[in-house]
Amino acid sequence: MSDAVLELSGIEKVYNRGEPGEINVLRGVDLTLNAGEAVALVAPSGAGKSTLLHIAGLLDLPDSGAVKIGGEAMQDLPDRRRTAVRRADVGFVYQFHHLLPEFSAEENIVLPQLANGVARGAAKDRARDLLATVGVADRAGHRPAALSGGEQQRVAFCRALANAPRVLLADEPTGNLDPETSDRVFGALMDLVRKTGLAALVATHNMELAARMDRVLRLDGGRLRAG
Ligand SMILES: Nc1ncnc2c1ncn2[C@@H]1O[C@H](COP(=O)(O)OP(=O)(O)OP(=O)(O)O)[C@@H](O)[C@H]1O
Repeated sequence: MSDAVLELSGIEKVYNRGEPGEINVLRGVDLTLNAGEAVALVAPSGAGKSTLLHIAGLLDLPDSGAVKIGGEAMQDLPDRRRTAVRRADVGFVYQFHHLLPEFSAEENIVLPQLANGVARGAAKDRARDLLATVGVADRAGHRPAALSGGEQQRVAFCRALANAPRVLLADEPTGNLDPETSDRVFGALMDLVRKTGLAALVATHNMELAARMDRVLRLDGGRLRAG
C-alpha cells in the first residue's frame, strides 16, 4: 500500500484569465507527499507558493489537475464534503501564529477539539501531550501575549495538529524568528512529524532548514522540481 497522503497532479492555476494581466501561476504541478515526511518548498517571491499551499489545503481549487487526500479525489466532491475533509485532514501554520489572544496556550489547542466533538478531558490530555512534544508543557496556562515568539509558534503547531490531521501545510513558519529560535521551532516541527507520521509541506526561504528536511522542492516558472 502506498503511503501517499497528499497527491497533486497536473495542477494549473491562472489568475485574471483572458485579461491583459493574465498570470499563469501554476503550469502543471505534480507532488506526492507521504506519511511521516517533511518536504521543503522553496520559491522566489511571487512564484506561486501561497497559491500552491491554498490548493493543496483545499482552500482554493485549481483550474485543472487533481488533488487527492488519502487517495480520494477532492475536486469532484461537493463543497461541504471538501470543507469537512479540510477540517479533519489538513492543518495550517503561518508566519504569524494566529492564536486566540484571550485564551491560554492549552485552551487554544482544546477549543478546536471541542468543536470537533472531542470530550474536554480527552482534549486537555491531547493538548498537554502536544505541548510536551514541542517542549512548552510548562507554558500551558499562559496566554499568547505572555509567550515568546518561538513558544507562540510551537503552540501554533500544536493547535494545527489538535484534531490529528494527516497533512500539515506551513507557510514560512519560522519567518518571524531569530536564527536560534527558528532552529528550535524547526526541531519541534520535525519531532511532531517523526512522532505522529504527519506529512508536512513547509514553505521556507531558509535554505539551511530546507536542507534538513527529507526533500527539497523548488517552485519556479509554474513547475516544481527537485532542488
Ligand atoms: N487572487 C489573485 N488574483 C490575481 N492575482 C493573484 C491572486 N493571488 C495571487 N496572485 C498573483 O499570483 C502570483 C503568485 O502569488 P502567490 O501569493 O501565490 O505567490 P508567493 O510565491 O506566495 O509569493 P510571496 O512569497 O511573495 O508571498 C503573484 O504574481 C500574485 O500577484
